[in-house]
Amino acid sequence: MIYRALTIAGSDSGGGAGIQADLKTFQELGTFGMSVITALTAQNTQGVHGVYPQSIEAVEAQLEAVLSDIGVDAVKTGMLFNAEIIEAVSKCLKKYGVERIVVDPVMVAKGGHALLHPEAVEAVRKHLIPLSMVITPNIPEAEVIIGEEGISSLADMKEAAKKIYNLGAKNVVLKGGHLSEEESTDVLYDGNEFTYFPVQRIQTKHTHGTGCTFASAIAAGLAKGLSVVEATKVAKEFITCAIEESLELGKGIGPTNHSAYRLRQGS
Ligand SMILES: Nc1ncnc2c1ncn2[C@@H]1O[C@H](COP(=O)(O)OP(=O)(O)OP(=O)(O)O)[C@@H](O)[C@H]1O
Ligand SMILES: Cc1ncc(CO)c(N)n1
Repeated sequence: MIYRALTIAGSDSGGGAGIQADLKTFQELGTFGMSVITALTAQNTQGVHGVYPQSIEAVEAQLEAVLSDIGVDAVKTGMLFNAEIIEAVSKCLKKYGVERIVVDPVMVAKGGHALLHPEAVEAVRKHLIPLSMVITPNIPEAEVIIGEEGISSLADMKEAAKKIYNLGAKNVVLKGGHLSEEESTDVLYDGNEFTYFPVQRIQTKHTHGTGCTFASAIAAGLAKGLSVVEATKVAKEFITCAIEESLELGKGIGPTNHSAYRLRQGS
């Protein structure tokens, strides 16, 4: 059985986040990875040094090429950069009836560089969220989406997850990596109940691309036919292993280790 997974995201020349992180994750989790590149970034462990968005024509042509021929079992979206790209991507995913869509609503890189135009947030709400089977905001992204600041506890996270669910996402995984607590709990809300994914915070500065890696691991699970809860559980194990064995590369925030999960499974 071949499981087809597609990432629609930005390229990270440093290899730790974006398209590169997604393809490595897809491969490690036994899926066939494909990509639609929305923007090039000149990026390393020290930050984003340039962003070069692709034309709408280039984005649409890549999508059409993949979807009209190979098809997909699941899609992950990452950096989409502007409202026009968001609209083109949403339109095409709708046209081909793709349902297993994981939306990582990437907005700002860890170094503070904008990866989404602020005026495109409305397009995320209007076009992308209603299409998503799972959306994986971190806390700052959740605050922008709901237009409220101050998410600072598990109770606040649960409230925010409900509000994002009400915007049309079928499942919300609100990531706790940005809370300053000992434990980093992610909260999954499916409209009925909450599932908690607590993990002891790992002391490392090398967390470049954690969000991309986690979301693409969920997409890989969905491509293989796992439920959202099962896919999130595996993705959590995958990202935890990757952070525990993160790589001291470059002078800044190094990438996580995408091979760690598979090597620990002994396969
Ligand atoms: N230090 C840590 N120890 C353990 N788990 C972590 C740590 N940092 C992040 N995580 C986990 O990694 C996953 C990604 O979360 P995070 O909040 O870092 O994403 P993000 O901010 O969107 O990442 P990115 O900056 O790559 O977009 C989540 O499951 C989160 O709980
Ligand atoms: C291309 C790209 N996508 C997403 C992120 C968020 O980590 C990043 N740093 N770079």
